Amino acid sequence: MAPKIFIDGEHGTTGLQIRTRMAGRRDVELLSIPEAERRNAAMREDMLNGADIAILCLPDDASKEAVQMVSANNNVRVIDTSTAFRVNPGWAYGFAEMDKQQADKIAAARFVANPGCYPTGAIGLIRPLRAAGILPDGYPVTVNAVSGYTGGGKQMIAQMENRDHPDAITAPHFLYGLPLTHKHVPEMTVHGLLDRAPIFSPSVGKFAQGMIVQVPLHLDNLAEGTTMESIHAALVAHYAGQDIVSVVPLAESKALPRVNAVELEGKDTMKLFVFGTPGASQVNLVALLDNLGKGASGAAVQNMDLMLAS
Ligand SMILES: NC(=O)C1=CN([C@@H]2O[C@H](COP(=O)(O)OP(=O)(O)OC[C@H]3O[C@@H](n4cnc5c(N)ncnc54)[C@H](OP(=O)(O)O)[C@@H]3O)[C@@H](O)[C@H]2O)C=CC1
Ligand SMILES: CC(=O)N[C@@H](CCC(=O)OP(=O)(O)O)C(=O)O
Repeated sequence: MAPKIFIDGEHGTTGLQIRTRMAGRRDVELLSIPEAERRNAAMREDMLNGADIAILCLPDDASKEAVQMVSANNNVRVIDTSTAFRVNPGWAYGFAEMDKQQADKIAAARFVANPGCYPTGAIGLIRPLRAAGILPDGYPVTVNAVSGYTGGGKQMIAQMENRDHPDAITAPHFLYGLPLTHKHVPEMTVHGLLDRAPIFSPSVGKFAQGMIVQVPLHLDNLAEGTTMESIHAALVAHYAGQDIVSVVPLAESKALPRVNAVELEGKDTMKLFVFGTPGASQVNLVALLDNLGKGASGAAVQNMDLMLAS
């Protein structure tokens, strides 16, 4: 019998994209609730408890409620796409490429926390440098990023696309998270293996899907002898043996006049770049992804497949 999958929040932005990715699959059976009943707690509880894997695409509070609904039922495994459990040690962090052992941890887990979109880029750049001893304790990391507006879910999509919306946003690009307390900072700190919280400055552009995450670094504050080339080599070594996260060759990066935030729209992969001038004292590390691809729905389906294969 095919394993049963229930996407709680299937009519939202992340849920719909997971459904699109699962369309036509015969190896799983999708349980579904009519859109009008999406907030019917009794129906959701039944569906959640009838699933082999429940994928939660809900706000944090609703995710916590859903986990309560299945907590006594060991037959149900959970992938949560919200922020609620990402730094909870009882949950496997769903970034399969972040370490060589992580895919196995996800495969064996009952509870998997899907990473946030910005942290996928930031951790993807930072963690290998911490693991390799290149980024020292106490380094003041900054993370600057731009996301497509679908990152803000149904509400922001309406604000960006509907000029008559009472809170319509007309800016083509805006900064937010201005108090520097964005909910992704703890996740970046913990899974980036940082001993000091990064300064995180997110922004949104007038495009639906895509993301650039930048981590600029001063080489003279890194481990002695660190160069642009040694940082690139550390990233290449860290991501060897898989094809989801790729490290762009230095010669290719050098030839680029610009980075296009929507280049990976619709894809579930991530590209990492090391920019700078050989011999100079600064580098800019850049991650490029689709906020709804490797940043959300693509990663959720990848994690589901790892769990189904175990
Ligand atoms: N969009 C993105 O790029 C990313 C999103 N995420 C996370 O994924 C989760 C879903 O986000 P997203 O898809 O963007 O959000 P949306 O607002 O687009 O969708 C959320 C869905 O959940 C439903 N919902 C809300 N509250 C409840 C409830 N109490 N019970 C049942 N259903 C409920 C909503 O219904 P209704 O229409 O009635 O509000 C809606 O269908 C969030 O935790 C978000 O932080 C993670 C990574 C990236
Ligand atoms: C553009 C935008 O608003 N983005 C969201 C993050 C999207 C994401 O990664 O989702 P999680 O909330 O599940 O972490 C934000 O900044 O809150």
